Amino acid sequence: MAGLPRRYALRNDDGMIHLPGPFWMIGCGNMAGAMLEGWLAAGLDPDRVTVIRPSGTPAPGGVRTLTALPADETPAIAMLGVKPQKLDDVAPSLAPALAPETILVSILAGVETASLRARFAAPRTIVRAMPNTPVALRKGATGLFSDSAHPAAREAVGALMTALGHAEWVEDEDLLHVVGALCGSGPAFVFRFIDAIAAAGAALGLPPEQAARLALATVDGAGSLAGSSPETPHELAVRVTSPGGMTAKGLDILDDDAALADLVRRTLEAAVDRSREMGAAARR
Ligand SMILES: NC(=O)C1=CN([C@@H]2O[C@H](COP(=O)(O)OP(=O)(O)OC[C@H]3O[C@@H](n4cnc5c(N)ncnc54)[C@H](O)[C@@H]3O)[C@@H](O)[C@H]2O)C=CC1
Ligand SMILES: O=C(O)[C@@H]1CCC=N1
Repeated sequence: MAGLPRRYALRNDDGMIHLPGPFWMIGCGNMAGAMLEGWLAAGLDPDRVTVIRPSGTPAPGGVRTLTALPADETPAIAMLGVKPQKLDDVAPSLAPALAPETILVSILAGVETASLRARFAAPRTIVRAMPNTPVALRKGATGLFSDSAHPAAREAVGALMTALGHAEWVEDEDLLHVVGALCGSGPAFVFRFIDAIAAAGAALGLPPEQAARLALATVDGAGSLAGSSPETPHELAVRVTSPGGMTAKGLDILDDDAALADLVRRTLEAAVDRSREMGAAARR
């Protein structure tokens, strides 16, 4: 991180994440809450963080939690973690509290940089992040986009997100709709698959609770193997599939007429369509 402006410097060489200044989290529900959990586990200094949420329910780790924006400081980083539909509830009071050097990070699905810039005039750097809930375990997958980030700001936000797992930038903002469907919504699709193989196991005779345990352990193990192996998922599937054995017969069903591939493509398409709709709603 040598050479970064002090304002953005984010060192973690001592195992701690040092924020460049106050970090405001506006909204801290399922997604932002998972991010906070991951950051605290990664060694984020809780004293630098303020959670602002209407309920005032205390955030974990002793993080200061307020029901209104702090009046006595300017954030170095402000993260929008509310629902896209709530953007106009928070923008009027938040916009005047941000400085040109504040990095505004938005995790709002679908809501474009132009829509954010129309509401938040001051920040030079706006970064859109599309994370997923496994960030709580620092095993997230996050897509990032910015049309404006100074390289140092880009590096600082990248480091913050990398502390939560895998993070990478996309160069075309439109692709964040796809990243939202694949990474953001993706865990829900995988959780459905876990339920589906558990239900199938139960339908074929296993006690339901045992089927659920075995399904969970299978997906956990397969995901870890795929994540740590140099081989592709396709190659790993070949290793499972004995010629003339039982797996091949099962794959014949999944692969018939590209049944699974088609189902998953239509699933992501539907999510992308909704992301575009939410983006369009925020443009108005
Ligand atoms: N849940 C997920 O897996 C993912 C969610 N996202 C995005 O994250 C954002 C939040 O989604 P969730 O966490 O699922 O929703 P959520 O409903 O769990 O959290 C939203 C939070 O915003 C708070 N809030 C509402 N009005 C507020 C206000 N005026 N000021 C401050 N806080 C306010 C609510 O109290 C709530 O805790 C959305 O924009 C969504 O598109 C992005 C990727 C994945
Ligand atoms: O369902 C949603 O709209 C949010 C964004 C991606 C995951 N959850």
